Amino acid sequence: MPSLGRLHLITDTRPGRDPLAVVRAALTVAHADLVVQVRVEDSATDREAYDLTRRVLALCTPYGATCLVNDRLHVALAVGAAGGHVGADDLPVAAARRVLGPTGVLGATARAPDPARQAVAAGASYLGVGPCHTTSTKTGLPDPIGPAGVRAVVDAVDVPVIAIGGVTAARVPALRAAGAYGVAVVGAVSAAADPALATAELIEALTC
Ligand SMILES: Cc1ncc(COP(=O)(O)OP(=O)(O)O)c(N)n1
Ligand SMILES: Cc1nc(C(=O)O)sc1CCOP(=O)(O)O
Ligand SMILES: [Mg+2]
Repeated sequence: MPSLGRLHLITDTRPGRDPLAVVRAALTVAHADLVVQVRVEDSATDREAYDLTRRVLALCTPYGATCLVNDRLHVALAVGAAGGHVGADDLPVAAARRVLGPTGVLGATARAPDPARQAVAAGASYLGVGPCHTTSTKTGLPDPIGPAGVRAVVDAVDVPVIAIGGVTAARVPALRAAGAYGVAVVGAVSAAADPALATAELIEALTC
């Protein structure tokens, strides 16, 4: 299996956004370093999720970038995406692993060391860890854990840790110093005036 990309771009499908334009722009800069996680609103239909994922996968494939699907693993399988990401309201990690099979990329959300260890034991290939900083993209999250919270999880597991929540290029160095393998972003790229430039700044921060 190819190594996991370090920049995870999570689609923003809220009204007025153009997720495919943002993915296109990010791919021109990040190429195979990019993982695109297709995340749709809970109110979206499976057909909408399927159609968007097909389009995202078609964009990713020529670049060798990875396409994952948030929550809806049946959509990932139906489209032929590399895998998916699950959290506390989704299939349990062990069940998700059974759905994806032994080779699928499976991300799991973990906010502390013990759940992180359990997720890895159940079959997670990487962990999404946060929220690292405050974010307005998702409501109902616990307080930010900061780089120290990321470090606690990194020290507990042996899979890549992807830091999420309020991540900007300026915040990447501290997260990397805490042991994060990569970062996941919505707003830092999708809300940027120039998504390609924002992607370049994140990649530079992740690879320098
Ligand atoms: C890389 C990454 N980390 C965490 C999450 C959050 O997943 P989850 O807790 O299931 O919340 P939703 O995204 O489903 O609202 C993620 N998607 N990606
Ligand atoms: C979808 C999501 N999950 C999070 C978690 O901590 O589990 S934070 C988050 C939103 C991340 O968006 P932004 O990069 O705009 O802050
Ligand atoms: Mg989820």
